Amino acid sequence: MDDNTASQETAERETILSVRDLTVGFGPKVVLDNLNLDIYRGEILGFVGASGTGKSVLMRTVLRLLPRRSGTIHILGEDYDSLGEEERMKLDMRLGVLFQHGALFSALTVRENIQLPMREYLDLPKWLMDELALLKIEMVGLAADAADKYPSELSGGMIKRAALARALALDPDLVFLDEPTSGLDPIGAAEFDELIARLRDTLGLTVYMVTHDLDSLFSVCDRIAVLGQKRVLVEGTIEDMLEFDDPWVQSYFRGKRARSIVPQDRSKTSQALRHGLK
Ligand SMILES: Nc1ncnc2c1ncn2[C@@H]1O[C@H](COP(=O)(O)OP(=O)(O)OP(=O)(O)O)[C@@H](O)[C@H]1O
Repeated sequence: MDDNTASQETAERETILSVRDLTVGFGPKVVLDNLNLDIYRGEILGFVGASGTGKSVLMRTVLRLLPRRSGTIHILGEDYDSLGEEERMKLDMRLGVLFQHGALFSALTVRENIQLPMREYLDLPKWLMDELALLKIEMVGLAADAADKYPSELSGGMIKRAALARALALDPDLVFLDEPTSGLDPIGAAEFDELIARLRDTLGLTVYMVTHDLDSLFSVCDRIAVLGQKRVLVEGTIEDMLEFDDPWVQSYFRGKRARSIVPQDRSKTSQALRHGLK
């Protein structure tokens, strides 16, 4: 790909989430300081950063569960602050969220959990909601009989899938996943990653995924953004991460665990050397 083609492709990408100069704090403590971030339609963005750097705070601020001190957030081209009640509801319907630990309601069956957003935002007959719930259950790879089970009757992997089905209940454009593979064994986590990639391909989803899982970052994420020093320190591909000169980024992507997952010769320098460009 020549430079012209590359810049054309960048220009044509539709920005689904655009965060500008975002500052969030609690009392005297500033957690995010003038942070900028873009997410493009159809991509899976992996969001990483050391514990306590503010990954959840950012996600919760974007979802308007936390107030911000300054900055703008555009989602799907809309500035939430300038919308009326009805338009805000329409925008909310286009977002799906899978919170950490699944966060299903324990007193409700899987079917009822999936139908919660439908009840909140739509006025559909029961038979249609039942059909839609079954469709979502099938979509996330659960057996139909999971519909009548309670969360306590499900394995950790099944809970994640049920929670994903609920996040997809209203056919969202953009899905937020907070550590979706945490607590899963490596096989379960890999299967969940494959599911996310398949749903992105078939439904055209855009995915914002907070994760600590190097396997996920390597196998399904198109781009990675690293949170550090209260802002997005670096964003790009695995190759960009391997090249980036920061102690945390280096130890994360070049550390002992990473070396068994991420081929360390994927850096741009080694690619360029292989292609005789340097
Ligand atoms: N409601 C709150 N009130 C005060 N401080 C908060 C609040 N929520 C988060 N914080 C603080 O903001 C900082 C960032 O927290 P956050 O949970 O976003 O980190 P994180 O990057 O998601 O961490 P982890 O990877 O461990 O989940 C922490 O110091 C936390 O104590």
